[in-house]
Amino acid sequence: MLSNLRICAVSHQTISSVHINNICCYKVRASLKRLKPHVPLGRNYSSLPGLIGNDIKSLHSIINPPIAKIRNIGIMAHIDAGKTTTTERILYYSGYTGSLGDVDDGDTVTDFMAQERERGITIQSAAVTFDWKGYRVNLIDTPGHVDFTLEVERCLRVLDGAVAIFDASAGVEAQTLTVWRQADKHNIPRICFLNKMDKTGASFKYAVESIREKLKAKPLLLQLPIGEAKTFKGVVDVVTKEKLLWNSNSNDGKDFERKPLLEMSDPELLKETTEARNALIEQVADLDDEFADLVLEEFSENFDLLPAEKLQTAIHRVTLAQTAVPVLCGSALKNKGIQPLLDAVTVYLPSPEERNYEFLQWYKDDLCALAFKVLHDKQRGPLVFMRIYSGTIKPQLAIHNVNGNCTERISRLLLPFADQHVEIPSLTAGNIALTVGLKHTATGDTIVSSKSSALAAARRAEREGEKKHRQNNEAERVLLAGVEIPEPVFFCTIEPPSVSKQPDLEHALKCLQREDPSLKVRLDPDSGQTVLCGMGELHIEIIHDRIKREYGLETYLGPLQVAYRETILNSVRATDTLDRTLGDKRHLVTVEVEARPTETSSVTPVIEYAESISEGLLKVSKEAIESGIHSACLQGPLLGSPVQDVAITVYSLTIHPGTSTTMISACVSRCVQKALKKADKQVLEPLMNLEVTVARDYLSPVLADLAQRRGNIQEIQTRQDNKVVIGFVPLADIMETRCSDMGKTGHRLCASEEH
Ligand SMILES: Nc1nc2c(ncn2[C@@H]2O[C@H](COP(=O)(O)OP(=O)(O)OP(=O)(O)O)[C@@H](O)[C@H]2O)c(=O)[nH]1
Repeated sequence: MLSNLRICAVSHQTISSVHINNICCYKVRASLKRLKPHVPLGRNYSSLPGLIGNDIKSLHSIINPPIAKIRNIGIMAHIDAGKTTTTERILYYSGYTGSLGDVDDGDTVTDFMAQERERGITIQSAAVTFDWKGYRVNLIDTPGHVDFTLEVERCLRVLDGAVAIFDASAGVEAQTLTVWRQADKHNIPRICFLNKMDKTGASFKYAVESIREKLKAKPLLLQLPIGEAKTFKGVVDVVTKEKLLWNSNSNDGKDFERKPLLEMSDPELLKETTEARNALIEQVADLDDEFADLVLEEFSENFDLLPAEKLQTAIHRVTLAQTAVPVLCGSALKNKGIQPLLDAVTVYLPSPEERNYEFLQWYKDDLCALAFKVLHDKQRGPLVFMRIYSGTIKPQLAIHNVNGNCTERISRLLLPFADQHVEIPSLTAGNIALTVGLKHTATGDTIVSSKSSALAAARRAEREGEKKHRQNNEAERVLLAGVEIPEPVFFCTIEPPSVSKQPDLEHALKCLQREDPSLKVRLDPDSGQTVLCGMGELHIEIIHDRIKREYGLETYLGPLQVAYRETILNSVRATDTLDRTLGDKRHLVTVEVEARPTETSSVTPVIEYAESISEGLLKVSKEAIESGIHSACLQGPLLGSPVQDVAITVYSLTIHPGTSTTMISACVSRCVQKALKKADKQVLEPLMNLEVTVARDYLSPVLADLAQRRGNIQEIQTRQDNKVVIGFVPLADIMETRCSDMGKTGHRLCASEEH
């Protein structure tokens, strides 16, 4: 029925009632049976000379290219737009792979996890380093699936530029919007690549329009397609007025011809390109004063005389300022348009020194790096991916972790080449490094050379009036912004095969959590069971599968449940007294609290104290009170779900001398629970943003189905012959759909389905 279903989490929303019994429980293990047999997850290490064979030029150029020649870029898109296929072509043309990998055959370089190869999707982002025409490119292929949004976010944090890939037949899709907003948040200059120009239904015009309308971006058309869908042959370079045609007899697309457009041979195409170039010049002149002056002074009579390099320099500035986005097109699968895309990456996207990172001035030339990804390797222990912002990293270097406030030693330094790693002697600012030996560093940690260097940077930051970094702790001022971790929307219990394996399960979960902060693990206080909380069914399924493959543990998952939350609607006060004698000691506490709803959303309770008690309160008593409040809010009175958007004010507190802090916590917790019980309460449920692409004839049944699922339709768009329904649906009401999606397509949440 549905031709295409796209879902992503947006928020918890208020509902009047919840029928908890109606939750559709999905047995994760059922779909695991479809997996292929175990494929070992091998990771190779090589010292420099043997690894990439003849393609290695010299040790020096591999290790430390000039910073102006470095490009740290990411590839981002909606699921299935062709990120991995494009990355494979990029690696092949840059000479770092000898054959073309194919997602459909499961032999790609960047999707190196067994699950990725089996399922044909990207789960972990992979960092790959290669050279293109004298430039060093560090490229990160990120997942498009909504369950792995955090993986995208933490990679964006360390990029200087990004290539946004679109399916030219679909234009901007649901997850494209999400990743585009994430890139906006991190101020990342972008270029757009309209992929799948060979696909039936591909439309350059439609895709460009959707960038303009849905992303509210100004597209700069640097190329025009020659043909579309079946007739797609190549592209026209609007800047240089050349046509680029790929030889249809060439299997790998390496050979293509670049020829100037001539009046004699291509009068129509030349006319169209001249018009597009003139429009581009006017558009860039509107956005860039320096270029506008140049055009007005020297080329206003005839735009044809404007040299391509001048236009490129201006487009580079506009891209950097993010006032517009260059748009290119091609077909990764048919090997067309990838080399010009690589050229555009080097010409239009910024080098690390062109990005304005304000914290760099505090470090001067001292080491400052951000750990953005942790992987666990059985032999080597944790491998930490780091973006170096300033200074140099070397093996055997002792580094200071600002977040963990600890000092550790890097034992080896590697240059990441997907599942291969090149051992190197040093790496300088602007690069992405892979370090071995760091046992305590986790995703999002700031790394500096020493504690004194962090303090010196903090002092500089303070002197330079960085008010927003003035916090209680000196070291906190120099933390690079970490990654926001979204709240999980699903949970289920996990059990080891036997009680004796519980420590092994705990170890596995600890390692996986260090790699993936969006995975949360907690202990159910009533049953004592371990509970996994994740971003979606696929997320939990992959974790379960990884525990089995990588840690050799066959675990059992309980039914998957939606993570509801609770809140209160009015203010209430409660008092409680705890009076207990243990041995010869009397513990006596009396407390009065008020619970009220907060105006702004807050996952943890906001804690306040009445003036009368805040002054004389000891630090230990304060900690005990806060621990009591937090534990009370973990289990709400309605469903036992965590309570959010609530503020607790402590109005009075009397503590008998000799009362233990545990008793204080217990009394406060009981009192807060009493207040929450007295208040008017409401359950909050996760809402999913939904986009359904459906053939016109099936629109009515789809709308009826969505209405039955308490869906809220916001918009119905027309996309060529299809209708696109955009809206919200409670997660609980689409679990069945998500499961059946997975059943029909093998593994894809957002997969296309036939009617
Ligand atoms: N027709 C056509 N199909 C393509 C093209 N590029 C990729 N595909 C196909 O689209 C599907 C998805 O390609 P991927 O490269 O895995 O897409 P992705 O964006 O990396 O997907 P995720 O990693 O799962 O988000 C595969 O079946 C590819 O063969 C293209 O240029 N044209």
